[in-house]
Amino acid sequence: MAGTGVFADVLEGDVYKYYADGEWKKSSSGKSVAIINPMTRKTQYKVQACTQEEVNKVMESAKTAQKSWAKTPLWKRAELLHKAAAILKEHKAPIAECLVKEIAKPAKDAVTEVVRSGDLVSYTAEEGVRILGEGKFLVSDSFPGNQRTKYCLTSKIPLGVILAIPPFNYPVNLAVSKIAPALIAGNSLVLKPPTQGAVSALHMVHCFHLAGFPKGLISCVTGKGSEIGDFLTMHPGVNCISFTGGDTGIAISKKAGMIPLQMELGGKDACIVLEDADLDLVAANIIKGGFSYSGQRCTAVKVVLVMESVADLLVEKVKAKVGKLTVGAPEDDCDITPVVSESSANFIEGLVKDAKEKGATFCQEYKRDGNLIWPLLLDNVRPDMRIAWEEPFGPVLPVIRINSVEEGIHHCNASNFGLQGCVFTKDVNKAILISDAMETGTVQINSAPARGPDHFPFQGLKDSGIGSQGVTNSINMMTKIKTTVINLPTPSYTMG
Ligand SMILES: NC(=O)C1=CN([C@@H]2O[C@H](COP(=O)(O)OP(=O)(O)OC[C@H]3O[C@@H](n4cnc5c(N)ncnc54)[C@H](OP(=O)(O)O)[C@@H]3O)[C@@H](O)[C@H]2O)C=CC1
Ligand SMILES: O=C(O)[C@H](O)COP(=O)(O)O
Repeated sequence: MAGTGVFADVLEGDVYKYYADGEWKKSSSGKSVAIINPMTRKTQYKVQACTQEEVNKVMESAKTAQKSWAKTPLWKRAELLHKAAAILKEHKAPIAECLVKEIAKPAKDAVTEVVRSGDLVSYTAEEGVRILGEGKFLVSDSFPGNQRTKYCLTSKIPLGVILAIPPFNYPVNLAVSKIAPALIAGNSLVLKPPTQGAVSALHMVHCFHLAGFPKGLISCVTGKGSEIGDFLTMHPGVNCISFTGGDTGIAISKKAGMIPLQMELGGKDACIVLEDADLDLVAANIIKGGFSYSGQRCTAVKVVLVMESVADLLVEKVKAKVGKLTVGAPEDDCDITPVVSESSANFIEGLVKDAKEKGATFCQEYKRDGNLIWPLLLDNVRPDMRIAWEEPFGPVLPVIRINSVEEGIHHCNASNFGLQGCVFTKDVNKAILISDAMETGTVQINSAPARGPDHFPFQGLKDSGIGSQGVTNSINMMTKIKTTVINLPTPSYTMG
């Protein structure tokens, strides 16, 4: 159970503690932040509201700890990460319980998130050993006008202190996808978890604590992003920010100093369906892509662009499947569970009302109870409707009928987002041309958008982000290049 057994140190009274200097601490603010259970809409947990002074101390410790961590052999760093991964997987049940209560993630998906996170940590340890163990050797006579008098040795070195800020929808997985690459590369890490999801993240951090990482190397400060966010992201002690979330990321990128930024932001992933597509496959992927975790995935299918000639048939198939989705409590492992907050539900309702006023066809009746919104397919959506462009981050999916592939590509590219997209056709040549024309970081052919497997590169164009994630890319991003040049008094050529 959360906050008990090996996790007992994390909780005191009814408030979870924050993690600094290898210890669980109460904030001197004496204030806490409530985490609301999306299902009951009552306070489920409380976390510390950390102060600016506490952030300053954490940054100091992170800087000191990083210096000796960078001198820890790579294989030893990997060993500790493997240990943390095993502990995380061993304690999947209490962590999954927190995910269910804090963010209403369906029970089975919650367990999957923790297991996937353990696997990500292990994979990162292995990948880090491989790619950080290698460097480059260059000789000067490959550049015009030079003799072989210079040997250049290149290796990857840590950046220093990494600030990690994940969003509510994967508070464990999107935290470890930043923590593990940072640590294997010799950095220290300060985590600011999302408020909804903070207790799951604190339990995850405790698994790293149990693995025995040095004091101060990992810290976790809690509090509302709106209150401590700016102080953290503009802190002079931070050498890199890895952020996943919404428009907040755009604001951070304008305020942050001259440091590397990894930003994974929103998306409006389009699903383009051609006349020759296997419509059963498309319908299954639209359900999985559009409605899993109630549409609260950056990679959710957020607009279907289907050729008019097959639209009736596709809408019928999807509608039949939507009717079979179960709606209710995450504890019962329902397909559709309450969205994360009342304000999120209100926002989704605003999009639905706008579509209604402008004449979209409702394939189901719109139904809401608190934060729970029943799955809704909107047909005949037109570009003047907000739902055609904005991401609901909820179980509402618009269908726009198109008369040409170009029209579909045009709609996709007119979006300010460019995260992922997908195209369904049996003609692989056409699929490649469409993929090349779509201005998105990834295009999936004959499957719904998805970030996983977690070692694949994951990136957004335009307002969807800066840089690329995925295990290898994140390790590389959290390092810089250092070169040492050996200058010889006379040219030297290897004779073999
Ligand atoms: N591309 C991707 O990989 C993903 C993108 N997203 C996008 O994220 C959005 C939903 O997630 P959500 O969690 O609501 O996103 P937010 O951008 O609201 O929050 C993300 C994180 O930022 C923190 N935060 C809030 N304000 C600040 C600030 N001023 N400075 C620093 N940090 C701050 C939040 O903390 P707190 O909770 O305390 O406010 C949270 O930890 C959607 O737009 C979605 O598309 C989501 C997942 C993945
Ligand atoms: O944050 C998100 O929504 C994810 O990055 C999506 O991950 P998934 O596609 O593997 O669910």
